[in-house]
Formats: sequence, structure tokens, C-alpha cells
Amino acid sequence: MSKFKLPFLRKATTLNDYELSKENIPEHIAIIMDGNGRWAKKRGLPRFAGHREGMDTVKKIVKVANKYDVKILTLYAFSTENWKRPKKEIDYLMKLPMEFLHTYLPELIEENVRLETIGEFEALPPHTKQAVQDAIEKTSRNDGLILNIALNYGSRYEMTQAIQAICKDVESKKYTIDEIDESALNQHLYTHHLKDPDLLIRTSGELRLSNFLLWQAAYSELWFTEELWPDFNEDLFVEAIRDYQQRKRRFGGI
Ligand SMILES: Cc1cc(N2CCCCCC2)n2ncc(-c3ccc(F)cc3)c2n1
Repeated sequence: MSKFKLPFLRKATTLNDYELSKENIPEHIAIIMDGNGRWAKKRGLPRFAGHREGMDTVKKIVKVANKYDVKILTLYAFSTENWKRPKKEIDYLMKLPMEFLHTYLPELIEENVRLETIGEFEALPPHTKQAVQDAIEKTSRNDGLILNIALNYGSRYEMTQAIQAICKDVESKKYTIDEIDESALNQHLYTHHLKDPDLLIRTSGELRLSNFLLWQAAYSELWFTEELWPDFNEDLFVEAIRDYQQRKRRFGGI
């Protein structure tokens, strides 16, 4: 059960006791899928066993997001900081996209899911790029859930790249310094075509954003759970949405 249960809420025997209001489903949910290594360690398994179990949870949660009519699901699969991990682990992780898509692309197509990615795609290994690019093309005409995978993604890098692009635009007189506003920065982010996340979930009890969507999550509702990503499930997903629906969203107003 999540660590941050809202005390005034009626105690539910099961999450199914709560009706989710259909009209207030968060359009964009972003998830930091944390706790895979700890999941494996708790079971005396190698870390890659946690990543593999975590990949199965991705498949489950994509289905659940579709079931509750979420429009965009952004998943933090590999950060720019993850290159510091042991080579063996990186090599394993860089094969997961191919493995996921080899078994699950037909189902993504069947479920009308459109695959997208954010991050420095070109720096990924050729086999990873090939598998993902192929799946992006094969799902590009789908108009259902957008499954947006953050691969080699880092928010600070994303923002510095955007600032450099804006500086070049000013140098080339595309616009003046006074015309630089929030939308100018938005337009240069990987997520320029997506609405900001309404709800950001992080598993495994860590209470940090870890360089994920730092600009985009400025007004996102944050929801944390002690559960490790491989143990994340539909009940927790529904609990996060129900908590989101209970909160007043003010966007800085009163
Ligand atoms: C690098 C990496 C790691 C990865 N993990 C499993 C989930 C837990 C977090 C880390 C490990 N998963 N899970 C799915 C993908 C994926 C990537 C691209 C794509 F088009 C479709 C699926 C993935 N990619």
C-alpha cells in the first residue's frame, strides 16, 4: 500500500471500492520505474532478473493505462546517468527494447498504441535503435495510447540543448531576447508535442525526480509508493489515479 495514504479518505477494503471518475482521468501519466535491482537482491537473484521482471510490469501497465483511457504514458527506462553502470548491465539493458518489442509489438499494434521515445536516441547502440525505430514506424498510424519511452533521457541535458537552440535563434535574429518565453523553451524540448504530465509516479520509496521531466513536471501531482517496480500493479495504478482525483489542482492559483 502507498506510504502517502490520504488520512481523511474512507478506508477501502479493496481499491475496487473506489469508483474512479471517468471525466478526471489524468491524460498524461509519467512513471520513474525504480526498484528493479532491489527486487532481484531481495530474492538473491542477479540484477538483470529485476530488469526482466520490470519489463513484464511495463507490459501489464501499458494494458492498464489503455483500460483506464490514459492518453500518454511516459516511462523512464534509461537515463543519461545510467551509462555509469557496469558494462555488462548496460549491454543487458540495451537489449531489452529489442526483447520487449520482439514479443510485444504485435500486441501494441493490436491495442492501437503509438510508440514514441524521448532522449538522445542517436547515442544508443545500433541494434537498440533499429528495433525501436522499426516499432515507431509500425505504430505511427495508431491513434490510441501514446507509449512514450524515455531512453538515454536527462532533463538537464534536454534543457541545456533547448537553451543553446534558443541562443542560436537569437543570434540568427529569428527572435529577440525579449521574445524568449516559456513557450520558446517548450518548443525545443523532446516533449514539445505532448502536454505536461498530470501525474508523476515513482516506485521504490525514493522521493526524488532524478533528472526526469524537471521542466515538464512543474505542476504535476507527485505520487510515491514503497512498492518496487516489478511489484507495481493495477491496484496501485488505480490508487494513484484515485489520489490524483482527490487533490485540488490549483496551478499556483487559490
Ligand atoms: C532500456 C530499457 C529498460 C527497460 N527496463 C524494464 C523496466 C524497468 C526499468 C529498467 C529496465 N525496459 N523496459 C521496456 C523497455 C522498452 C524500451 C524501448 C521500447 F521501445 C519498448 C520497451 C525498456 N528499455
